Amino acid sequence: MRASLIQIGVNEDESVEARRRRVASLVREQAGADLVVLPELWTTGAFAYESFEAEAEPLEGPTYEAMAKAASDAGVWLHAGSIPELDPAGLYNTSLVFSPSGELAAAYRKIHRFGFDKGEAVLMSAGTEVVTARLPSTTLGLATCYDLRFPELFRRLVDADAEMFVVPAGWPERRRSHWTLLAQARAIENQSYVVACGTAGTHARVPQAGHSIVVDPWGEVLAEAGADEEILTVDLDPAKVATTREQFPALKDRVL
Ligand SMILES: O=C(O)CCC(=O)C(=O)O
Repeated sequence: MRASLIQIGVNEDESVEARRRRVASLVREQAGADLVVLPELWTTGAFAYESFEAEAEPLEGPTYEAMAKAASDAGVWLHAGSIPELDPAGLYNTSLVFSPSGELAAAYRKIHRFGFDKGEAVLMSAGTEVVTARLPSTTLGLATCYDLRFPELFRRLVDADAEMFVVPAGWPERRRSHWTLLAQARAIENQSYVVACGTAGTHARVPQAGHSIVVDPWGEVLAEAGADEEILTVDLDPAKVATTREQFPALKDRVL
């Protein structure tokens, strides 16, 4: 299984519409991959709080349309990162997964909102559903950025048969060591792949970590990007989850 992580930068000089077109074309260029992954809130930038409401869109809005088409043009499973989703119930940080025919396979509303008493934590509503997406060769478990700090979500995803966590993010450079360490921890403790795609550059004056990372179920880092825009391509063997869980059956020793 070949995965391509598109680590783009959110440059405020580029309009949302132009970025959408650029990202769609990058997705199309990944034809031949099995899974393509984008970062969190790449239309606005995860820290561009003042843009969330202005750029919010209904679930089936312009980003959905463009990404559904890009997935089917490329013939890939596409985790399209997340959008600021405007719903009558509130504003959500919602990840979208499309099948190679451009059908929506899953939508996940970020459960843990970042910012403590400001930013996303006050502007957005919290999701409540644990979401997986079944692919022919594996089951994806969906989590977004700050969720990476909450191991109980990943256990719930494993209980729902997830074998590969896909984590779009806009993680800041300041806490980059947490990003790589937590990605490895989530992989090791759940004997699962972690495919985590971050953002490059700086937006809203917050330098981004980049360093998108793919970790195997043994905790080995298979590939890691640098800080700049980059497409990180890696070959994964989904069967490695079952062999790791059989050969070192720690998950079977769970008590709680
Ligand atoms: O947990 C962190 O350090 C970063 C989280 C974050 O930036 C986010 O969830 O948008």
